[in-house]
Amino acid sequence: MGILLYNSTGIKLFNNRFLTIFVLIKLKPNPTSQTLHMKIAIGNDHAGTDYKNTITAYLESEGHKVTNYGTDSDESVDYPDFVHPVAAAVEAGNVDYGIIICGSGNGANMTANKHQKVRSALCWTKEITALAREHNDANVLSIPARFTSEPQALEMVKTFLNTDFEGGRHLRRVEKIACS
Ligand SMILES: O=C(CO)[C@H](O)[C@H](O)COP(=O)(O)O
Repeated sequence: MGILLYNSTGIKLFNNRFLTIFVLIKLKPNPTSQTLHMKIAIGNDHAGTDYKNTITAYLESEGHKVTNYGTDSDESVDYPDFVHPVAAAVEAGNVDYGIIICGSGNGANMTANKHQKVRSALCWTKEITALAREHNDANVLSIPARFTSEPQALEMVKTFLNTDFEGGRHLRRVEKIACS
């Protein structure tokens, strides 16, 4: 079966089955570009405000939807107030992933991991970040703003969002993490 193409004056241009195949391929939705647009919750204390802004600008430029639960100021705040909402959004399934930022990454990480369905990973290199996804199926990335550079933090975010869980033996272990 072929396809007829006409220009604006109605002159027949093509009647070609190869063109049909080409047009159908072009019209087929690209599943990769659809799944790449993720919903991400982000939260930070005063130590992470600049990093949050940089990371959010990057994520939005990539087409992701970012919900900001962090402070937007450098004035001293308490990180649990800004991390629990991120973890709750992940736990409720309202977002695909969470990103949390404080000075060392530890307080934010401890807070997020109080939520049953959250597996938050404190990461400081892209290799550890990749393992957090591949082996631990982490759904929250905790970034230590005072111990990583902004380029390193961005590299970790990219790695986190683009690395898949390997499953297999790691799934069995991840399923044993929950204690209730
Ligand atoms: O890393 C953090 C928690 O794990 C905090 O960002 C850090 O404790 C804040 O410290 P300060 O009040 O001295 O700015």
